[in-house]
Amino acid sequence: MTATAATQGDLPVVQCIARARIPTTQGPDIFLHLYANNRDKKEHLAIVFGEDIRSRSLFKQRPGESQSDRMIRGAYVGKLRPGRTIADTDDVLGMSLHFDEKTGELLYESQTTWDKDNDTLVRIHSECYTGENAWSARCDCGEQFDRAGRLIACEHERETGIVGGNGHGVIVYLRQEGRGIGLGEKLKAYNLQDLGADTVQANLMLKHPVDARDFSIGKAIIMDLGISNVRLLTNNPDKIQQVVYEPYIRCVERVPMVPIHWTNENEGIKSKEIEGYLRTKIERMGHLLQEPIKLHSSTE
Ligand SMILES: Nc1nc2c(ncn2[C@@H]2O[C@H](COP(=O)(O)OP(=O)(O)OP(=O)(O)O)[C@@H](O)[C@H]2O)c(=O)[nH]1
Ligand SMILES: [Zn+2]
Repeated sequence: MTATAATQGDLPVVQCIARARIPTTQGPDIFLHLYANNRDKKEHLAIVFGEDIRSRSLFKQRPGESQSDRMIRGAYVGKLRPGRTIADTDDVLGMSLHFDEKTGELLYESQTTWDKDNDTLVRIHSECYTGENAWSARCDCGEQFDRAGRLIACEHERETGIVGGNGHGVIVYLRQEGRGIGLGEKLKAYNLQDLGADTVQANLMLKHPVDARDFSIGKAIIMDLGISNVRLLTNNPDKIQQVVYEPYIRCVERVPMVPIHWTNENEGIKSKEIEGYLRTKIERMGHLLQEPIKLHSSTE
């Protein structure tokens, strides 16, 4: 696995294996990047808004490869269209990429590549099968995932005035289900919560740490994408701490993710479980969410 510019000291080595354009139901195209790394066997992802945010490990020239190989793995500039034969030049859009002759690394040019010093809206999101695919009202992960996409795509969010990414940004999607304990153990944690434990106690009762996640792969992915000034979408102070990696990654702004139901009574997730979950994250995990936290609804 080739080292990337991101491998500084203790960071894992990440390699973008493939990138593909995904036309979305929400409007913008996104570019889905699949990563391998030298720490775990998981397929971590980056959901990239903006064709010009370029993975250095994907675009780096590889010995003996053809232009067609590059297009097939997604290392192309501009748009793919039938009959195109050269990955590094899109002659319809008049765009070309250039590379360091010795190392084959992509050379930064403002016409074709996102500037690493641009403040970039980023969410480091941990996989939550239940919240993202099973309509769960136990957590706000699914809502946060959707909202992060909307915020990155828009200029600013009307309801809150939050400045969006205006079509540029990244959701780093880490396969760290259950705050790193996996889906099976998280389901057991849910049963313990139905028996009265909170989300912190349940992990501890299952002999897991409160939070078993490690964001270093996320850091390496952010650096591989040539981003250094991050506007981080999170309420989690620990995540901010783990993402900052001076001088390579700076958190220039923490962008809050206030539950939608707190700002709009008729929208978002409303349940006794999520109130307990959010309260525990605030009171026991230090999450930066202000009031209002509603007390447990009267019906216990
Ligand atoms: N063990 C455990 N994990 C949970 C529970 N509810 C949600 N999760 C996991 O918690 C993680 C939530 O991750 P994120 O939403 O990315 O991050 P966060 O730490 O909540 O902080 P934010 O960035 O503010 O959202 C996911 O891995 C979920 O699967 C729970 O009750 N127990
Ligand atoms: Zn969740």
